[in-house]
Amino acid sequence: MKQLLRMWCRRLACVFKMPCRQSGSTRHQSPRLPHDRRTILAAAARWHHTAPESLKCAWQLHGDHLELRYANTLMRFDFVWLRDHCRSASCYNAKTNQRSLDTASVDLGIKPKAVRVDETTLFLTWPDGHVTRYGLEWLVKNSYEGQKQQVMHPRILWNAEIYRQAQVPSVDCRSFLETDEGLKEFLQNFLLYGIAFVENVTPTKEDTEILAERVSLIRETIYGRMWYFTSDFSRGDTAYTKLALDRHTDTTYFQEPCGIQVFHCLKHEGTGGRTLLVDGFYAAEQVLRQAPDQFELLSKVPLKHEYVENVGDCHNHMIGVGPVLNVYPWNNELYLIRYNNYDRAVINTVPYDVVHRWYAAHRTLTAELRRPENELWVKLKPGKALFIDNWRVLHGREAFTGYRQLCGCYLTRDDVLNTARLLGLQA
Ligand SMILES: C[N+](C)(C)CCCC[C@H](N)C(=O)O
Ligand SMILES: O=C(O)CCC(=O)C(=O)O
Ligand SMILES: [Fe+2]
Repeated sequence: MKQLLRMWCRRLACVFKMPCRQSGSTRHQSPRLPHDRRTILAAAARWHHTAPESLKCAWQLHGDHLELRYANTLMRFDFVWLRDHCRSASCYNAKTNQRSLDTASVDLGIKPKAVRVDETTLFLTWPDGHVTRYGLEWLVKNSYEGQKQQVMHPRILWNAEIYRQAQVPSVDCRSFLETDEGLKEFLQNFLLYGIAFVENVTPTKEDTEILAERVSLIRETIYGRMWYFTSDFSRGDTAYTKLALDRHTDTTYFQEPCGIQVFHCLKHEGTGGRTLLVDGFYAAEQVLRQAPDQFELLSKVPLKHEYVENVGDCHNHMIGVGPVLNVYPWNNELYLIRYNNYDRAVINTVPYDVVHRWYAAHRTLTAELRRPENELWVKLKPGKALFIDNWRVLHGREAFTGYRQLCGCYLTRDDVLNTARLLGLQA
């Protein structure tokens, strides 16, 4: 055994000295490891630099990972990860952008036999002789540490004043339908603010459908594909009345709430009926600032929302489960708010003491959502279609009188983001 170790040490020492220069001054202690591995790595755990004069890149091999410093980012890569993401022709099909490597065939104890870094590229040689190369820029972009520093979805959080000051223009229907620039401008506004308007739309259901299809696939639901609605109580929901509706997001009772809601008011002869819009992420951000523990609770406690309908021929029972605030765990970035006090179901997913703290947190969020300065009121008119990010922006409406007809649809979020990415936007 001892002899084997000595041999290993010699091999490692030689492998690691060869291509890269060592820096004597930046020696780091190797992490705690089982006895034999520690001995082996005593020789390996040193910083190596691409060139003595340019210290742009340095790397160090540890017992179970590779540490790499490049472009001011300190990254740590698991060896299996490094083998799994190999972009060589036999591991990755560049035509389809799909992995060909069978990850299950990678030894979970795998370690590179040799490591080398030049100005632009990391080279790893595996025990079977296979060579993996990674561009250093690619690693920065794709490492956990690199991701952590970025946001997935750049946004501008707003209250009424911020939104008005921004003077976000509505896009003309023609340019939206006929030019990529028009569509791109619309989508950019939509991604940044979570709402966007199209003007000069012919006020029919068919024309609204054409708009929707320019951006995405329409998500057919229990309400149909394209829907019309008036205050005729044709469905068992308050939306189909003349009553006011407090701010909420829709379809919280779906396991995946609809991504986008399109509204186009085709007719209103009467008073009231203005639409209320509130940036849920702006409000949540205020909660995070004031009471981070409440923000966390809202992002951890799972809740049910439910839609039970028995009106006429419509019989539905939908249940969706998830927290009010949904965040990406690696950077705490919000991506979905599920907020509908009408459709919130019985809370039976948490014990009483957590429930009480949850109510307090919900109250803090509600107070933020209800601040008058956060409310954007608009009157929807025939010809002006509104797209709402239903994962972010809450909507509501004022009570109204007279005949009012709205048409619209839900869109699948993936397909909206797909369109945006194809136009070169970060989505
Ligand atoms: C939009 N449209 C009228 C079709 C449906 C309304 C659904 C209303 C429901 N309470 C929810 O918030 O999901
Ligand atoms: O009538 C409105 O303006 C909106 C009603 C509503 O919340 C909905 O249909 O989702
Ligand atoms: Fe709604």
